[in-house]
Amino acid sequence: MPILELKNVNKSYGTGTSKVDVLRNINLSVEEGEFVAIVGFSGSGKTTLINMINGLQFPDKGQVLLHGNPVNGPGPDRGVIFQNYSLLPWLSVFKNIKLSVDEAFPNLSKQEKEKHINKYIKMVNLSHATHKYPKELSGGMRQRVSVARALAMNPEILLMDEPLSALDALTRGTLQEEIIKIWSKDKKTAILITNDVDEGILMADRIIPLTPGPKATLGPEFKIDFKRPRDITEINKDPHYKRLRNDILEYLIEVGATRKQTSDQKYLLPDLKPVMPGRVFFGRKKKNEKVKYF
Ligand SMILES: Nc1ncnc2c1ncn2[C@@H]1O[C@H](COP(=O)(O)OP(=O)(O)OP(=O)(O)O)[C@@H](O)[C@H]1O
Repeated sequence: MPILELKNVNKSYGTGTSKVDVLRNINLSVEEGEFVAIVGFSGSGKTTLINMINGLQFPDKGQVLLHGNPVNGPGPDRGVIFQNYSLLPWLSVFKNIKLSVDEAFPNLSKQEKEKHINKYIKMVNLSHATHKYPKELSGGMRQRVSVARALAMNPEILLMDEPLSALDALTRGTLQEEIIKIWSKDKKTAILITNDVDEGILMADRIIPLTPGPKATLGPEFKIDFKRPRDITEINKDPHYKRLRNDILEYLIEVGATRKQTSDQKYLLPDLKPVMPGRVFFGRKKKNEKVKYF
């Protein structure tokens, strides 16, 4: 049985004339230990999707099932790494992580908890910053705390909502490697929401595109079968990578262009070209904003 299933999930916001159908007919089945990346355009409903898996929001129609049972709220079986760190500013690194550990392991002794928390702080190379406050940390360090906090709960499923998108390319690369290392060691099930095709190719077993909204839905999956551990430099040289990357980009460009023609809404999609080597950012271009290439 899959660990996670979404069956014909629909989700809208608002009512009457202001109703927006965000997600339509979402079907997804994830096996235990799989790493799935969902790649989509800005505003297409990626966070809404992850919130429904986490149990913070509920579908209007359809079902989200964990081990075959409907999700009816958040739980320590699902650890989330958000885009914006979401650390409590008045608590130290240690205490931010402790809050989640207290919830996940209420029966551990004080010493056991301390050992457990310090293990995860060490895992993300932050031992020197254990007693620092979020304002004393760089963006990359804060996101590391977020990663440690989610992992310290030892969740069955790791949910990542664009966890690295606010980071510079170097920190992003390092954290990608760290997440992968930890994932392959613990063999957790992982779902990564990203707007970066290359990030998906580096990290996931499957990439599933989310079409632009409204009524966004999941497109055909792309299997990523490069052997692990993956080396980005090696992968970059592989002709299979170039083909795969182009296929995914072409699909996204095509659905983006089709949606632009058929939607009443103005979709300012970036001009995407399958350029190599390099990284392409999928987002909605704001006025005067340059599309980011990594
Ligand atoms: N609580 C809400 N009420 C009304 N509309 C909402 C609400 N939350 C999200 N939306 C709208 O639903 C759509 C999808 O939002 P969501 O945040 O899920 O997209 P996203 O793909 O995660 O966006 P981004 O890439 O910008 O993070 C957007 O048009 C957004 O404005």
